[in-house]
Amino acid sequence: MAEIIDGRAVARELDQQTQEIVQSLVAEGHAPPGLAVVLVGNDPASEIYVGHKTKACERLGLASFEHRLAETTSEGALLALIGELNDRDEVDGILVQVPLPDHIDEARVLEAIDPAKDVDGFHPVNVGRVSAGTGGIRPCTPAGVVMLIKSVERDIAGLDAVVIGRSNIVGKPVATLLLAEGCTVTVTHSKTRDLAAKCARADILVAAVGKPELVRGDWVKPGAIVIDVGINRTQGGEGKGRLLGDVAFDEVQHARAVTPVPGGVGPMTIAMLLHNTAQAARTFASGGEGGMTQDQ
Ligand SMILES: NC(=O)C1=CN([C@@H]2O[C@H](COP(=O)(O)OP(=O)(O)OC[C@H]3O[C@@H](n4cnc5c(N)ncnc54)[C@H](OP(=O)(O)O)[C@@H]3O)[C@@H](O)[C@H]2O)C=CC1
Ligand SMILES: Nc1nc(=O)c2c([nH]1)NC[C@@H]1CN(c3ccc(C(=O)N[C@@H](CCC(=O)O)C(=O)O)cc3)C=[N+]21
Repeated sequence: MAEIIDGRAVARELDQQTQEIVQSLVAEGHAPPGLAVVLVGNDPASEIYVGHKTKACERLGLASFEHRLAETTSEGALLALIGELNDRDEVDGILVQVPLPDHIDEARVLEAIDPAKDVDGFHPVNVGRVSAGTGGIRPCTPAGVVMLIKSVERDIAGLDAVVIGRSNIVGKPVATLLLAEGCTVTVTHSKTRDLAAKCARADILVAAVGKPELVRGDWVKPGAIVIDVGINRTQGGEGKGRLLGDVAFDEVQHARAVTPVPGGVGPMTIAMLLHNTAQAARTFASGGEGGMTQDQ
């Protein structure tokens, strides 16, 4: 039987480190770290993430600021809000929920965020620094994926990793971080030929696609570590819906370890977001330009 990687438990360990940073800042007389979340429109999935983030901030002693804007908000108004948040000292981290409505240029919005407050790690300055290995704020989901893998196997240098998905928010940065760990990385996507065969060679398989149970049992090498990033809401019997990952969980019991959905990568994303925010606050408090270094 595959080990089920408990994302909630690993997230709690990270929360403890975050709480220590928060407590030491407050003990030194600083304001608690502040996270501003901007949500444009009312995408129900995004509402859930925002709810989780707000609760986690309360639990760990961070201040949270929510900005819910109408679907029809103009790009100019959103850029003006970001400008204000960049200038506000009590805001250490800014997260603009994506996807944004079609009339707003996402790249322009993400580039408007002060890189020192970009706790999502989506700003080109952070993408570039993380890629170059010169610091930078690491994106939450990819950093969470790597932490989960390392909770099973501390040293992953030399292992063959296959990533399914090449988005800017998950697939590509997961590949970057695994390369930095010394893995030999293959990035696959919708144009990839013989996907199943490529996956079957992986020691580490990360699925970030958004297709329920795309990855079948025979795509997974016995003894592999499987990380399922996918969050797919299906219509359940009572209309409530059920969450399915990108991996057919029941078919991969010959893996060494696998993450469940829910309870795998999702909780890590939230824990990393708060950790990045606390780190950014610590860097601001010590007179730096913001969370440009990572200690893990
Ligand atoms: N747990 C968490 O914290 C998070 C979970 N998610 C979830 O992860 C999933 C991926 O998110 P995201 O990266 O934003 O999604 P995107 O839709 O931006 O990217 C999906 C990627 O999958 C590829 N793809 C699509 N169909 C196939 C296929 N049949 N075979 C191989 N590759 C395919 C696409 O290829 P191409 O580029 O060629 O189109 C693309 O690169 C979603 O389910 C999302 O909800 C996302 C963020 C955080
Ligand atoms: N700027 C930006 N940054 C993001 O990081 C970002 C985003 N936009 N847009 C949407 C995606 C998706 N995402 C998730 C975060 C947590 C869970 C999560 O906590 N999931 C729980 C379950 C949630 C539930 O029960 O509904 C779990 O998997 O256990 C899921 C998905 C962050 N994203």
